[in-house]
Amino acid sequence: MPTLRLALCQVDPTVGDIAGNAGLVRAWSRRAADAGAQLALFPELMLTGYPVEDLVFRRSFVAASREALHRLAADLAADGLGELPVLVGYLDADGPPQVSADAEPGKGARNAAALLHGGAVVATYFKHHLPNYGVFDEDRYFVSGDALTVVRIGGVDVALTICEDLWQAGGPFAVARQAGVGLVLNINGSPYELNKDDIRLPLVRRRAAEAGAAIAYVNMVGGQDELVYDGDSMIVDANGTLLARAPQFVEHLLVHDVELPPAREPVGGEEVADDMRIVRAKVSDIRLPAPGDGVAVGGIIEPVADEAEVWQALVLGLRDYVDKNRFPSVVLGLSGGIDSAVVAALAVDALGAKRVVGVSLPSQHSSEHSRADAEELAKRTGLDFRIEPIQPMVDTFLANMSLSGVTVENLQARVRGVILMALSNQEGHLVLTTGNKSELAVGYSTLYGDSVGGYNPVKDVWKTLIWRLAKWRNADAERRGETPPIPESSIGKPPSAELSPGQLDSDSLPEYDVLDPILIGYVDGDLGREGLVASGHDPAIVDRVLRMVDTAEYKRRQSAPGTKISMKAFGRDRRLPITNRWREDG
Ligand SMILES: Nc1ncnc2c1ncn2[C@@H]1O[C@H](COP(=O)(O)OP(=O)(O)OC[C@H]2O[C@@H]([n+]3cccc(C(=O)O)c3)[C@H](O)[C@@H]2O)[C@@H](O)[C@H]1O
Ligand SMILES: Nc1ncnc2c1ncn2[C@@H]1O[C@H](COP(=O)(O)OP(=O)(O)OP(=O)(O)O)[C@@H](O)[C@H]1O
Ligand SMILES: NC(=O)CC[C@H](N)C(=O)O
Repeated sequence: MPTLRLALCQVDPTVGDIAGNAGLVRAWSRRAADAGAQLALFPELMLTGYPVEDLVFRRSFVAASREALHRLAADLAADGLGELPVLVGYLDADGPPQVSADAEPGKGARNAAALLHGGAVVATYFKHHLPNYGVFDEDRYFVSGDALTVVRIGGVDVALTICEDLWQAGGPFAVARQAGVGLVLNINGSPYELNKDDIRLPLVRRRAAEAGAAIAYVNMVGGQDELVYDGDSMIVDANGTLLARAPQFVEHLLVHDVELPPAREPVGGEEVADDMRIVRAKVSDIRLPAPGDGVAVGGIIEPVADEAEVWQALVLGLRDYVDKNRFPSVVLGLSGGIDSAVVAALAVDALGAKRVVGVSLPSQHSSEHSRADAEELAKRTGLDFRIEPIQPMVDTFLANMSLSGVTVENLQARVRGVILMALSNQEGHLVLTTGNKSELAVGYSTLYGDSVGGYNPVKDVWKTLIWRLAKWRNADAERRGETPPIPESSIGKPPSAELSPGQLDSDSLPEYDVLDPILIGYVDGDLGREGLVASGHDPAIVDRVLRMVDTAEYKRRQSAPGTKISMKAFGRDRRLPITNRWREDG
């Protein structure tokens, strides 16, 4: 049986940085070759980054991607890597964009993969199944490919596929069986969701059974706006046995030797299969480089606990947002409460304490413990701590305008927002906003006040999960003999906005352990009033909560982006009209 040494390059590309991404392919192909690899795989749309959204409609961008692909093939050969077959995702087009006046049927932009070898592009493949749900809009951008590309590599027939091709039965994997391939390569831009790693392995196993072939699944890693890619690249044999699996949330080179069946069919030519053509690329059998002196370093990484996984996702999402947008540092308000404490701890883990500024912004309603807890957090984490009292500025407003009630509450939050934005303008920090998913759901925040900011690391984190994360992070620090970053009293105290005397969140909202399950059912599960009541929730509370959620759409539409960790994050996953008279309770 032929054996191929595969190198799955789980890397972190940047959207729009075509030259930088091509540089990554060159650097990691070198590492793959040094490890003796005979085939290197890179993620979906590696050259452009993923997703590129409406950049697909820019002809200059498509042209740049295509040019970069050919230059990359030549550069790899010039680097002495011409012998190594390299599979790389790129943006292609065989016609004008579908949205343009001169669009042609069945032609247009393509989510593509190319095999580079000997200084040239030797085979290409166009993604067949286009995801068009959740955060994905690929029917808006791409035309579906109708041919499965098969390439002979080292005596083995290998099929090329892209991400969603794996998520649907039928199509490329069924056709791969008809083509009699020994290995299917699947390159991905598959964003993280809690529990998705539990779905992926069974899914890859099902497709291996469908194709009757081994699968090499490579995913990207890193943050892109609201998405974070977790990697989780893996190799499964034709029987569904997991051979190797990469760690999540870090760049990783997964190298593994895989025994594969020898090819049976003649090279070249086209056949018609059930719902796709089979195109056997017109390259004679790609001769393999001899395995180098490198050692195959594959292994199987065990999944980690949910809290650890989410923490890593949030850290990476934040770090990549800050770094890829070239911010030197971040600033946030420290209230002594749990949300700002968790965001501060995430920021310190993501960027290091020197790049995090925390500001205590006390008013006349701020309790002594809120100031002390903010200071204690700063001491434990080592972040740059400042104090900016807001009362003189609030008093100036009140001396010049006649304001009362909630307006005065909101005024305090807005003065804090103005101060944080002033520090951002003056010193260049990105402002982090701290509203959790429960608050966003019910609109419990002040517009242009505490919701001010450029990025929200906890936007998709329910309040009850915020507490669990805080406890996990502290316990993890203790396990490692380090100082837990979050003061115990920030975790234990009842949540309060401290905008009026003695105010508690529970004055305006149900307790979070009652609120969150209703929100999870309504937002994540799309349950209606009846479904929520049938699952045991108090009808009066359900009515109140649903009304709050429905009338807060305008706030969410203006909210900062933040890392998606759930199957339904606010934003692209959940699109609702702002002007909307539909109410679940009639
Ligand atoms: N459909 C719509 N489309 C566009 N804009 C709309 C709108 N409906 C109202 N508005 C605008 O929004 C304004 C009302 O929103 P906003 O000014 O934010 O104020 P509002 O939502 O009335 O009050 C904020 C609430 O959040 C609480 N809060 C504030 C800060 C922090 C926390 C915390 O614990 O985290 C809680 C605070 O105690 C208060 O209950 C209206 O005056 C109007 O200008
Ligand atoms: N006294 C304060 N000093 C600094 N920042 C504050 C202060 N009060 C509120 N903030 C900022 O506004 C955000 C909203 O705070 P608020 O206390 O109103 O609600 P919260 O949702 O309970 O948040 P937290 O748990 O962080 O207190 C805080 O996370 C913090 O960033
Ligand atoms: N880029 C894609 O095709 C991703 C879609 C796929 N369902 C995933 O989340 O992995």
